[in-house]
Amino acid sequence: MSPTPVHVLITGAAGQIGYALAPQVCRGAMLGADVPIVLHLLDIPPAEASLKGVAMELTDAAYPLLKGIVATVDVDEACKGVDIAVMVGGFPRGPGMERKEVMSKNVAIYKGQASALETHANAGCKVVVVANPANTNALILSNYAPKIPKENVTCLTRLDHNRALGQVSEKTGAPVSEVKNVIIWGNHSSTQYPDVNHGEVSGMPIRSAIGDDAYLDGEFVKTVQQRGAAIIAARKLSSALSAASSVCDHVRDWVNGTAPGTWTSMGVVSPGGDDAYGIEEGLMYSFPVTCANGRWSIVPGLKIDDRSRGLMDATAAELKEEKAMAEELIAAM
Ligand SMILES: NC(=O)c1ccc[n+]([C@@H]2O[C@H](COP(=O)([O-])OP(=O)(O)OC[C@H]3O[C@@H](n4cnc5c(N)ncnc54)[C@H](O)[C@@H]3O)[C@@H](O)[C@H]2O)c1
Ligand SMILES: O=C(O)C[C@H](O)C(=O)O
Repeated sequence: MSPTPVHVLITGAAGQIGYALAPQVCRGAMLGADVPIVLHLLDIPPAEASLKGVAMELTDAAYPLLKGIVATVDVDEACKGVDIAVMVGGFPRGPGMERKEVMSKNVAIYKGQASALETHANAGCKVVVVANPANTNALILSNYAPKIPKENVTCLTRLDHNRALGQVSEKTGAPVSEVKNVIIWGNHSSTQYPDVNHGEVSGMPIRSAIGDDAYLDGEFVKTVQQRGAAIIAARKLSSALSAASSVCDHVRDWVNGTAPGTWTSMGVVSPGGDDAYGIEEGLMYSFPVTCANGRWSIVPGLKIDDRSRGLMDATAAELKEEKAMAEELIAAM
């Protein structure tokens, strides 16, 4: 077991995702079964009692990997010495709402928490923003924490990526472990583009294995795009266990590296130019990435057909709109 505990922050820790995520982190699902953890749990004063309850349960679970808990409503205390920051704190949308409708509440949170992270987190802290609108919240955090390297601020599109894997598995009957290299391009929203053109199932191209382009270009895309809303309609609550599991996948691959010949999808700040498939520099956009030595790299040289180009640009356009909306909200604060 490595001697030095990794300090993992979960904001919104008294909420649904926090409650699903904390045990997975303490069991090693994020960083490995031999990596000790100190959990930093942050919520707001109205949830303080509930947060204390979560901390009590984590103690009661007697996790061997859990070496300490910092449960607090003080954002500065929560961020002190943090190595991995999972930003879940924020307000979920309800049935019939678009994710960007919670923007006004969540944008203010991310502006505020950016400076606490920048001031108190460890150098090299890796950040993944979960709270919606995830891409735009991450961009705001990055903009207001200029000392945190831009490549260290990401947003969660791994849940969408995993949803796409799951749909291909269901459609083909192949185990999900035999499905790989799907792509989520763009915004974690209904404009996201789930792309199977470079993916494989049991070693075969997905398009050949399924042999139904109308399904892959229609129902498959819609199902992945709308899955969040479908879960809210079914649960009357937004996704939690699948989001928590995907957060662990996102961070594990980022820290420990993606498997050879496999990529994942992460929302990252576009470097612009051809290496970013022409996506405007500075947009927080989901790309196919491989990870090694704690760094992500956008998968180069994928052939993009006209249909894909149109869908990639449409989700980029939404991200530009959200960015402008967020800037207006912040200017008015
Ligand atoms: N990106 C994704 O794939 C994905 C998936 C699922 C949910 N989400 C989003 O994650 C967020 C959390 O979802 P949830 O189901 O856990 O919601 P929830 O309402 O159950 O929990 C949110 C928690 O955040 C806390 N909070 C609010 N403001 C805060 C602040 N300033 N600092 C710290 N904590 C704060 C609340 O008190 C609450 O405990 C929502 O925005 C939801 O839309 C994103
Ligand atoms: O859809 C939501 O609002 C929650 C989350 O973004 C999801 O995709 O499940």
